[in-house]
Amino acid sequence: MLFVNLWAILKDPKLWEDPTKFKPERFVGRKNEFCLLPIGSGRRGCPGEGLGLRVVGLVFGTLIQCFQRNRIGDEMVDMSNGARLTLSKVTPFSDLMPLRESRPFW
Ligand code: HEM
Repeated sequence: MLFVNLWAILKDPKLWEDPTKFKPERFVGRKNEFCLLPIGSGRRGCPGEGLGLRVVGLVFGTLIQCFQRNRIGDEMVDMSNGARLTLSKVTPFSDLMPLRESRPFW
């Protein structure tokens, strides 16, 4: 089995300008190059690419359009990365949520 260290590739200053800065526009027009690889590549690349990328845009657009977003408190949300095989937050969003008074409907 082959694991590609995408985290290191995406933070490589030889490939990306200011690799740790949040600059979503850096991805505009770049699709499935070997320095990006969001959906894999080659014969085992993601067959759901077309559907997946359309749905991501649709879901984010709908969320932004339909919901008002506020931070829970005055503090910035801790976005630091944990060290696991897959990328995870050190502090999960669920730890930041106030406990619900009643059970959710599900
Ligand atoms: C934005 C959404 C998606 C992302 C980021 C994503 C990402 C990936 C990645 C990284 C791989 C591994 C590719 C590799 O090993 O080179 C993969 C494989 C796969 N994806 Fe997706 N995927 C997405 C959506 C979908 C959807 C919507 C479907 C099906 C409807 C799908 C079905 C699959 C399948 C079946 C594989 C395994 C392909 C194989 O091993 O031959 N994916 N995907």
